Amino acid sequence: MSLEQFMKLAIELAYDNAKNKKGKPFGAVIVKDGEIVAKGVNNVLETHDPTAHAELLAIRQASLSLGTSDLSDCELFASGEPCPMCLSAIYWANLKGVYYSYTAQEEEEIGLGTKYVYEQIALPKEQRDIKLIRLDKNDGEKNPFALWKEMNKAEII
Ligand SMILES: Nc1nc2[nH]cnc2c(=O)[nH]1
Repeated sequence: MSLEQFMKLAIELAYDNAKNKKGKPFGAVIVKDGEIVAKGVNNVLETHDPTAHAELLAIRQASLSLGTSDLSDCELFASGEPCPMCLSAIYWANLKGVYYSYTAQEEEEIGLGTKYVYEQIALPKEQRDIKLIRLDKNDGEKNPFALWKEMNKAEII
């Protein structure tokens, strides 16, 4: 299949998803060596899970079926430009390429934009609408970072 065909499939998934009232109009396909390894659709309405975005669910499915969190040999076809959460997941998964069709501007025009979140992230943390408040560590004998360091001594430089 060509790039255009993979994208056409992602858009069809988005269309059917909205039509069947399963979720918002977003679809995603992950491809490895020219083969589809995962598909995802926005499932927020059905599951009430605010993180159930098409790209995120496709990444989860691909990681599970390939048995690795490293998707550096995979490409993602997303019907719409990824939101900051999915973009982070794309980086965590190390995807080698991302294609999208509907732009952030077009998403914004139908009330599905994520410009606000992108703007919030770019602000210094003190200026964001949702405050990140640091509390003192109360870890007693259970310091998870010290444990991790100890467990991975050989690998940490
Ligand atoms: N790209 C994308 N944008 C969204 N905005 C809200 N939900 C989604 C989604 O599943 N994918």
